[in-house]
Amino acid sequence: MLKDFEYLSIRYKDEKLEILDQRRLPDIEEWMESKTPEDMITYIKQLSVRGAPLIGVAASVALFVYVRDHPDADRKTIVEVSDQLRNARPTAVNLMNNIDTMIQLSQPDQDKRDYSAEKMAELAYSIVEAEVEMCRRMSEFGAELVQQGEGILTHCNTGGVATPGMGTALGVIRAAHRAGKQIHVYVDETRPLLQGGRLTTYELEREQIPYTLICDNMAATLMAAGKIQRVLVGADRIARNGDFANKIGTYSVAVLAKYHNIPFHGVAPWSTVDPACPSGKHIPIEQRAPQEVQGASGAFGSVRWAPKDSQTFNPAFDVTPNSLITSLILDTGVYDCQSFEKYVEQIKGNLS
Ligand SMILES: CSC[C@H]1O[C@H](OP(=O)(O)O)[C@H](O)[C@@H]1O
Repeated sequence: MLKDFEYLSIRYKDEKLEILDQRRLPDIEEWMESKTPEDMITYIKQLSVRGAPLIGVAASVALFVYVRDHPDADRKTIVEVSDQLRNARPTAVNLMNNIDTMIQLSQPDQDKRDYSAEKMAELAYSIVEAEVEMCRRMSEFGAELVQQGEGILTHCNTGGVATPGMGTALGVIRAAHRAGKQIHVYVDETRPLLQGGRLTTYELEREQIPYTLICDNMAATLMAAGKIQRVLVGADRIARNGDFANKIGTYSVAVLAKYHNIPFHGVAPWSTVDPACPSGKHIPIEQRAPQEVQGASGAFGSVRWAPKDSQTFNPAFDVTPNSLITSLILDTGVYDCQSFEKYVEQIKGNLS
């Protein structure tokens, strides 16, 4: 039914769906099977599976696995299961877009009760392949903008760990490196969950791409010293006016880049664009658990520096307004943010 596939952080082989537990990286590479929708929902909520494109792909394949294993499930039950997967995290719109595709395009004929597992397998595989191809295209578009010898700052993790492909912002960095542009990457750690310090360094080490790891509060001084010539970040949801939500801390990097006249780009597949969302003000921002801010685990072991009942603020994302964005680099091209709205209609038309 579903063809086998294997990428850096997700694989489907011998009818088993497995994910690489991103909480354990870079020290431990541990694969975990997802047997049920509940398994996948747990993995997404705890960020074993993370990264907007990967979340959408993983949930889509998990929905196929459910339909495959429940041939007698009726339409109502399958839609309920798809809703549970769809609601696993609220900000990354790839999740909703992909689940909606699976449900809408596998609608059985009116006289049939159930969804075809074969059709679901076909759709899930096409979603995976599309994300891989979108990563390749946006990476190439972005790499053309990168100049020889640039210092590039990136935030969070947007690579092969966060997508079933070469990545979004980190895909651009990969493509520029492979094209021989001798770039140097500045990786900020990305508090509180350290996706940059743990995952982006893990990926750059694997490909021997030169980088410097920095704390989040060091970006400004590097910009002032002229070390950063470009900023490349991912996105979790792009509104039709070009504002986008991305990992918390992105907005502050965008403000710093504007102040220092440094090009700042959001890099994402079309599956991250939400044409129904008018502006960044309308993007739901996930609030996460206090303990993620109250302590950390890693090089210094697991340590808590604030009491369990201490007041915390822990939004997983923030919104960068289009006024701070030099351009959006998508798999369909590079777009000036000030007039992104008019491109949305054009792209929708071309893709339909
Ligand atoms: C290509 S991943 C896009 C996006 O997802 C990440 O969020 P999280 O680690 O919470 O899943 C981050 O915002 C990346 O930029």
